[in-house]
Amino acid sequence: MTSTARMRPTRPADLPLAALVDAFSLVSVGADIAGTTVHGVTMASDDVGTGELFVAVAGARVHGARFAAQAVDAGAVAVVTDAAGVAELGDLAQWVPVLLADDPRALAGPLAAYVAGDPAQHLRTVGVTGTNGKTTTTYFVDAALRAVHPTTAVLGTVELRIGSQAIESPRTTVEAPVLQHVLALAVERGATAVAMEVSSHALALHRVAGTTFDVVGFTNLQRDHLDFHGDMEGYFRDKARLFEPGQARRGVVVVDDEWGRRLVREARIPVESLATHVGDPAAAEADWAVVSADVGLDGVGSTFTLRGPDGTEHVAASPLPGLVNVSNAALAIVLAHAAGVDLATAVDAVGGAHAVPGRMERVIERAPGRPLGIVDYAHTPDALVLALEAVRPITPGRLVIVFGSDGDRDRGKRPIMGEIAARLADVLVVTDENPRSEDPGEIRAAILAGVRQVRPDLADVHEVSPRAQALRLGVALAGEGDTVIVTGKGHEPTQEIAGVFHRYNDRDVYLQAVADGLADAPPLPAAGGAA
Ligand SMILES: CC(=O)N[C@H]1[C@@H](OP(=O)(O)OP(=O)(O)OC[C@H]2O[C@@H](n3ccc(=O)[nH]c3=O)[C@H](O)[C@@H]2O)O[C@H](CO)[C@@H](O)[C@@H]1O[C@H](C)C(=O)N[C@@H](C)C(=O)N[C@H](CCC(=O)O)C(=O)O
Ligand SMILES: Nc1ncnc2c1ncn2[C@@H]1O[C@H](COP(=O)(O)OP(=O)(O)OP(=O)(O)O)[C@@H](O)[C@H]1O
Repeated sequence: MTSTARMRPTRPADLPLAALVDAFSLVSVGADIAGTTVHGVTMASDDVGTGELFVAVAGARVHGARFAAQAVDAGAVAVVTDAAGVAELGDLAQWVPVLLADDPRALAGPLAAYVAGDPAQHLRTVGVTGTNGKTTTTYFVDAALRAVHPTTAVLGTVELRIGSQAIESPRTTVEAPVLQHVLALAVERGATAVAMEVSSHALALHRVAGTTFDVVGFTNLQRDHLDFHGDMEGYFRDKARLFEPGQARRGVVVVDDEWGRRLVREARIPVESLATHVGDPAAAEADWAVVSADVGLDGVGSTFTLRGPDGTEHVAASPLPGLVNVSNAALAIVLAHAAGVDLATAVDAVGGAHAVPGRMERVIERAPGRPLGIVDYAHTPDALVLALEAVRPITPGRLVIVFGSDGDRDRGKRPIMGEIAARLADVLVVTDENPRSEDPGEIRAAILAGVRQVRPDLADVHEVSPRAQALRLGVALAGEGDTVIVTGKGHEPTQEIAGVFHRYNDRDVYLQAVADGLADAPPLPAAGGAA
């Protein structure tokens, strides 16, 4: 993974540690703080910049204080930690300033923001949360912000991008100090607006503490991550933290599900509601509503009509296929408008947005003799249904899917994904996703068990490993009018097999297949034994 070190401001702060102690009412329990100045904040001993404050938090695995000496060796000048952390530090406290805090994790963001000069104050900030659609909506919002802001930043699962420069993102929402460094660098590079994904983990773990968003959006809430949040109630409560005073100034909430409707009732900041399912009773009550949609009629995305709070109707478009992207596009338009973009400008910019990496991304355009080739990130049964339903209307011929399922993750979904693919696609190439520590053949066998429920004879079903060969077969099997969709890995730049991250990207494989000539297929393997 590319280091986030490159995302530090080039002109770091220079703040007396004593000023931080005063501002945050910290208690000094280590060496004398006089004369110590702070240039930044970090929570990770392997990501320390010179003169930074190391915030040592109790983690799920280990207490960060265990790595304080390592952080100091790497350039940290002081440590902020809790009582358990102080106990862990031992002799280190004799020669390094140590500041005691009740909840260092909750403090890391505000501390980092303070040291970085509160960069969010200089940016128009939009945050997007929800189970699905965060990445897509964030890119759509960025397209609208770019129409009026010459330089923008977009932060999320795919990348950390400022203007035209990007690095891979280590996670959907980076740790609090990293976020503040990135925002400070964005300001330094002239950015005036940022759109970012805010995961539920980030909200639970205070990664966006210290940032007050101008506008926040909620897409939907579906079953996910219950291992972390406990139950749907806990998951909802963590998502709802984004809609608290101090965390955001105003919000836009999609009210297609009951969780969204509840959020509108319970949010303690001003929110606008948006209904995106045509004909849903929620539309009558909602501030904004999608009142008609022509999905896939233009062979690419959809056109739809968005009714505003004053009753005015606006003809808008989603550049990506499927009803879910009508929802994402509508939310992005309303968010961008709430963030100060003129409505007509937001509508135009979202309709003309470029591809979102790995989200219904069209890598091979349909042409004479050539199929349409799409990469999508769908890796849950629900998302797979939506993805296949979205491409069917833009597929005059056969629908070819290349897919697998992750190792070391929910095993129960494997046969379900197989059954869905067999029901909704015409030709199946079952392959590997990220097998991790599991036997890839066993994962494919579990998927094929689901396929057999629908197609006992395994007609038009192939089992191929490795993944690159599977995708090349999928492309070779498809002709004019057909669509190939490869799902599960989206933008991911690596494939994790037995603890090793191999460079791998679905888009690159498509492009290589085109460069080599589309019909250059590997030999046809029989399902039930990988090639
Ligand atoms: C639940 C969760 O998010 N955990 C993350 C968290 O773990 P933790 O705070 O419990 O940390 P820990 O590993 O016990 O270590 C404690 C402290 O010691 C520090 N440390 C640890 C080791 C060391 O050598 N040096 C060091 O300084 C760590 O930086 C940390 O501050 O901090 C760790 C260090 O940054 C992360 O590796 C770890 O991410 C885990 C692996 C993870 O996968 N998180 C996922 C679930 C996540 O956050 N996903 C959401 C998106 C979900 C979605 O919507 O799909 C995301 O925003 O990406
Ligand atoms: N509004 C939506 N409702 C339901 N499903 C959606 C929606 N938008 C996208 N999806 C599906 O979810 C998948 C992931 O979309 P996207 O990356 O935009 O969401 P995300 O919230 O960022 O998810 P992740 O955190 O897993 O990256 C897409 O491939 C698509 O199939």
